[in-house]
Amino acid sequence: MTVTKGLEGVVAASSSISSIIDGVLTYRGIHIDELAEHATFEEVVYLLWFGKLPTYAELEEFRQKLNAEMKIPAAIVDQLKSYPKDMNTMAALRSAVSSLALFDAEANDMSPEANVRKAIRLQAQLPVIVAAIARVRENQPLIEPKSDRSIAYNFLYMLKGEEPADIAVKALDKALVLHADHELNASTFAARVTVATLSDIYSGITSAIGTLKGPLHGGANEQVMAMLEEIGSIDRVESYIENALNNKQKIMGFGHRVYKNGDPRAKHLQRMSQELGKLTGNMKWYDMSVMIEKLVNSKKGLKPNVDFYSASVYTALDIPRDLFTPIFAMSRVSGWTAHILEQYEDNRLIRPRAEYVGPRNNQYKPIDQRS
Ligand SMILES: CC(=O)SCCNC(=O)CCNC(=O)[C@H](O)C(C)(C)COP(=O)(O)OP(=O)(O)OC[C@H]1O[C@@H](n2cnc3c(N)ncnc32)[C@H](O)[C@@H]1OP(=O)(O)O
Ligand SMILES: O=C([O-])CC(=O)C(=O)O
Repeated sequence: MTVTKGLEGVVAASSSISSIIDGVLTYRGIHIDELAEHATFEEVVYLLWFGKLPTYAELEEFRQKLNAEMKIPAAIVDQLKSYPKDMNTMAALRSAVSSLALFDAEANDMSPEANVRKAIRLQAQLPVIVAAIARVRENQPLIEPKSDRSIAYNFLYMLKGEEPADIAVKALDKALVLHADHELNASTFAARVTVATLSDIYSGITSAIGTLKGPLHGGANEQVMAMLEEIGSIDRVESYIENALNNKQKIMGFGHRVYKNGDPRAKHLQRMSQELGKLTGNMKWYDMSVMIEKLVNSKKGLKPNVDFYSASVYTALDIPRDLFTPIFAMSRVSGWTAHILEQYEDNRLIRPRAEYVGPRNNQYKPIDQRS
């Protein structure tokens, strides 16, 4: 038996949803740069689920279906209110999404039609839950989403309780497009493993949220901001990074299992971070990030991944740090559900082997003879 630690390079599924070929990312064969520049998040969700970009009429119908499913069960709101005020936001999201299954009469209906309806519900309700988490912990009333607005608009509106600026909606929408899917990343793989037992879609998404939470995956965006805050000012960047690298610490937001020449999503987030910095009159986080990028690249040859500049983008949008990973989840739920639907279409249990390296021929000793 040969063990490939971390399954590096192992091809574990066939998929037609997104590809990373020679460092180029596509969703359904469409270059990420084109989607980042021209597509809305709702168009991308449609593309991921149905394999084509929607016409005007299809998009309108799709938006209506999403908007009709935005209401979350009152019991979920009560549940969120019962959580500690200093709740870990990803733990809260994971628990609330798991509970959604209990209030969905179709939760265990495994027909393809019911699974698409559940995917719509999950996509519509995750942003509502994330905004609700942010408000209940501050004892603020929940804000109803508007039925004629986009997911990006509604999220910012529900979070702040006021009309978001167009530029903020556009920036968040682009960030959602960039985070929507990414081949067989850890959380998507977790979702596929879960549903490959023919468990339900809510179980798959619950596994995925738990997997995204870790700082080696989606949780890195919060850690990037924690690092920027810890460094505090541009004059402290060089010594901090040198010290961290000398101590073999990982710099959050750098490196990638698949991209060795840079993550193609990072440049879009960098541009956005710069634009929003200029607009808000606070270039500090952007300037510090650029300096960190130069240092980490010259000293370690590592490039920023999607999590690095998203930290300063969300901060410029005045979003609290511990909502960064939940925002990643409310975008990636589109990719997770696309992969779950694809897994169900041609399912086989996912069950690899482990090389046993423990003791052999050990004997059972009765408890009174053990030392
Ligand atoms: C959305 C996403 O999930 S994107 C990834 C988000 N995660 C992060 O940003 C966390 C920081 N980055 C990392 O920990 C890694 O680069 C990962 C987890 C993304 C990829 O991990 P792997 O493919 O297993 O690479 P691995 O951790 O083995 O790194 C290879 C080498 O590069 C080094 N390295 C990798 N990333 C970093 C980093 N961010 N900072 C410093 N050194 C790093 C490792 O220490 C290792 O060095 P060594 O060979 O001298 O021991
Ligand atoms: O693909 C990965 O390993 C991690 C990543 O960038 C993502 O999930 O967007």
